[in-house]
Amino acid sequence: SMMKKLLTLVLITRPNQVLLGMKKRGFGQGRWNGFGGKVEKGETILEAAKRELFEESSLKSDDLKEIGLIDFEFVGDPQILEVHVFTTSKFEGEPTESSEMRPQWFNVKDIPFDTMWPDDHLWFPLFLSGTKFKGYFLFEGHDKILKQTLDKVDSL
Ligand SMILES: NNC(=O)c1cnc2ccc(F)cc2c1N
Repeated sequence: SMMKKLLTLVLITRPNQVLLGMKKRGFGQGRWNGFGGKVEKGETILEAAKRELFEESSLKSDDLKEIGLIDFEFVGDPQILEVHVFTTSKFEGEPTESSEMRPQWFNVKDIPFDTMWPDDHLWFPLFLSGTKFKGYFLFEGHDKILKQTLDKVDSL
């Protein structure tokens, strides 16, 4: 029986660059990630994205735009992760290391895909080209994608 868990993922940009965070512990440790996490009871998905962005990077934005929706399934786990992907180039603050994340700016031509989740190199080009997308990735463990779909969409 499929259970869905709502998560957020925020990608901050500035001209020719994307801000990523090196996850220092827990889920996804050792990989460059966007900023985000769980949606708590009583908050909207957008509020959760803003909150996690601030908690993990110290950045604030009132301009987050949803650009993608990705379902992640893991073999043997009934919990599907429904990840709402947001981006903005309008933010305040300085990226600051937290207990969870070490932020770093990357040139869009040098995204460290080798130390990121294996699906990122598939949908980052869509995110960077400004197209909205819907994706589904079936993982076996955290490194192998068994099945995937990825479509550009007009609306999420
Ligand atoms: N920047 N990409 C992410 O943060 C990311 C990408 N793919 C994932 C696949 C499964 C999962 F559980 C989490 C992620 C994830 N955080």
